Amino acid sequence: ARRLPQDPSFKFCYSVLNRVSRSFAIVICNLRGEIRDAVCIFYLVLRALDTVEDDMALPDEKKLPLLLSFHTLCYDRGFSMDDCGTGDYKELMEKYPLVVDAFLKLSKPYQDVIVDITKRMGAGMHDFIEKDEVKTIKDYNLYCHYVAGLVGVGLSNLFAMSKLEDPKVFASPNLDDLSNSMGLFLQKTNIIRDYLEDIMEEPAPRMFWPREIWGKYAKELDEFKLGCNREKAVECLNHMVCNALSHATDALTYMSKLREKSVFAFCAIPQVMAIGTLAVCYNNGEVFERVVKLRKGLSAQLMVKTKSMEDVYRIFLVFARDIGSTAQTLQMKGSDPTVEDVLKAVDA
Ligand SMILES: CC(C)(C)CN1C(=O)[C@@H](CC(=O)N[C@@H](CC(=O)O)C(=O)O)O[C@H](c2cccc3ccccc23)c2cc(Cl)ccc21
Repeated sequence: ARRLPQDPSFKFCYSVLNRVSRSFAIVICNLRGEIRDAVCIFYLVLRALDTVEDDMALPDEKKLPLLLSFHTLCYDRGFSMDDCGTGDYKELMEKYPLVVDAFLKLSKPYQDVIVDITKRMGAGMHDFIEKDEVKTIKDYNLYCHYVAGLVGVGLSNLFAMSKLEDPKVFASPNLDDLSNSMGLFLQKTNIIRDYLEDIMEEPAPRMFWPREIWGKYAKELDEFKLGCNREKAVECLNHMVCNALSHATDALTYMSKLREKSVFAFCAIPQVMAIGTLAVCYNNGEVFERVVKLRKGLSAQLMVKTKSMEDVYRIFLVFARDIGSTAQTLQMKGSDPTVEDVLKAVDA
């Protein structure tokens, strides 16, 4: 069945989308044609999977098989969960049959991409549920690949299928690393920004800061909550920011290949928000006291000012220079941020 403008299933999907991510919903709704519906459903299926992964009340004997089979539920009109997630996410899980109905109205190629990425992501989440911490930077990159890098791979395929972007470029496996970096840049920024929110999580916090990095600055990751460890905490924070910045050049390369305005805005706006967030977090001890966010006015400005690749280069340069100059003064003071990573990002 094709989608009608007043279709109740899509009306529900867009209403949940607008509630769970106000600013990002705007850029999704700006996408042209069928890709708008495909990305809206893709976003909701991923949020539902994320809700299952995050639900600490769900016992492992239920959660593990559900992560592995979640992709098959895109076709299951009877699937719904009345005890999973909170707020808008609880309604998303309860009324999942409406998401399934909308999903089944998408063209088959779009359905196949959404199911494939959901399957691979669910399998990756399953592997990481068993690990109780992220030890190496390799594991850190692998976890972020599963929960965010794969989203980039899926989006590139949707862009190619919609013909809004050149299939020779966006359906090519050569692009996978760049697509992956787009996701890692966003996810690592979220992981850095959300340190306090995550470590205060009840009953058991799930932390993604890799021991290979924080182990150089503390014996236990929760030591950074204590004011007396603030100096070490901030040195670790700066190290984490530089690690995230190492994906900036790939992200810029990916964005420079986009041609369609609405697709470009959809991709570029979260990226400029992320570089801005990294700049606000860099050398900022408040990350260990509250969730540090870009001021509302600045986010709004970034959204309207991100129209072209020149805008993105300029914005990345401003924020990378900001980080670089702070790093320079710290360098004078003998701390050890990996300045060359930052300056490499500036040279992009
Ligand atoms: C984990 C994540 C980074 C993939 C989440 N993710 C994003 O962060 C959203 C942005 C978002 O949700 N922002 C929130 C703010 C916030 O969460 O901090 C908002 O309310 O504005 O963008 C990404 C996203 C957008 C465009 C291109 C991408 C390429 C690779 C990977 C992800 C890409 C996203 C696209 C899709 Cl289809 C699904 C999820 C996401």
